[in-house]
Amino acid sequence: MATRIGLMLPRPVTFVTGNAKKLEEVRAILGNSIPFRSLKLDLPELQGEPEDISKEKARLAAIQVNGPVLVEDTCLCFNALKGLPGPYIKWFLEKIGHEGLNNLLMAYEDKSAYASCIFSFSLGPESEPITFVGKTPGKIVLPRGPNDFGWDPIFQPDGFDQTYAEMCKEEKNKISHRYRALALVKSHFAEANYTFPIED
Ligand SMILES: O=c1[nH]c(=O)c2ncn([C@@H]3O[C@H](COP(=O)(O)OP(=O)(O)OP(=O)(O)O)[C@@H](O)[C@H]3O)c2[nH]1
Ligand SMILES: [Mg+2]
Repeated sequence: MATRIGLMLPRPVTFVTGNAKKLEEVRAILGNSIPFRSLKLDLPELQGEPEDISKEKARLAAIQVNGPVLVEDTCLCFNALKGLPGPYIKWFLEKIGHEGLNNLLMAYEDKSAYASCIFSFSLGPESEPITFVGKTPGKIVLPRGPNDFGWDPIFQPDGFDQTYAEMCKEEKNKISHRYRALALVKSHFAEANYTFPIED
């Protein structure tokens, strides 16, 4: 049986993010399944629909890196607010904190929410990025657990009594929005069978 040779990438994949916590989770979830290096760049916080934001981030990153890149944009969406704050969660969190985010839902009985992670992969500056969306449904609660990553203390995934912050990392990484999106990224890489240059 012939072995299918995949597309040879000119350079290894670079995961571009300014967020050390994201990088930590991506490393833990991917393990050795996709070889990548990381680059800390503060990409612009764009506006629009989540998939378009993520794609545009990948385009900008691919230009800077001049090679294959992976980026992700994370949203926290409140159903009562028709998906907001969504991609703007970073600013909401920074300005009004966990208490303010809870207060946004005060007028509503529906506290349900979902966390979503949209990865985009681009082969380089000339390529159209492809996206992979992972979602985890849950609800917004008063903060519980260590406060070391964003809105983890106020998001309790469905089917669990603990918030993301209260869960151990391994447990969060088995059910998280990031894990689910990365499962699709992994399948794509397995299917495409990319080959990478050996790095020294
Ligand atoms: O509690 C959390 N659990 C998570 O799993 C998670 N993932 C992201 N975030 C936060 O949500 C905003 C997304 O904005 P974001 O996607 O633009 O990220 P960022 O600007 O920090 O990094 P990047 O854009 O350079 O990759 C930022 O405030 C992130 O800190 C999380 N908070
Ligand atoms: Mg960002």
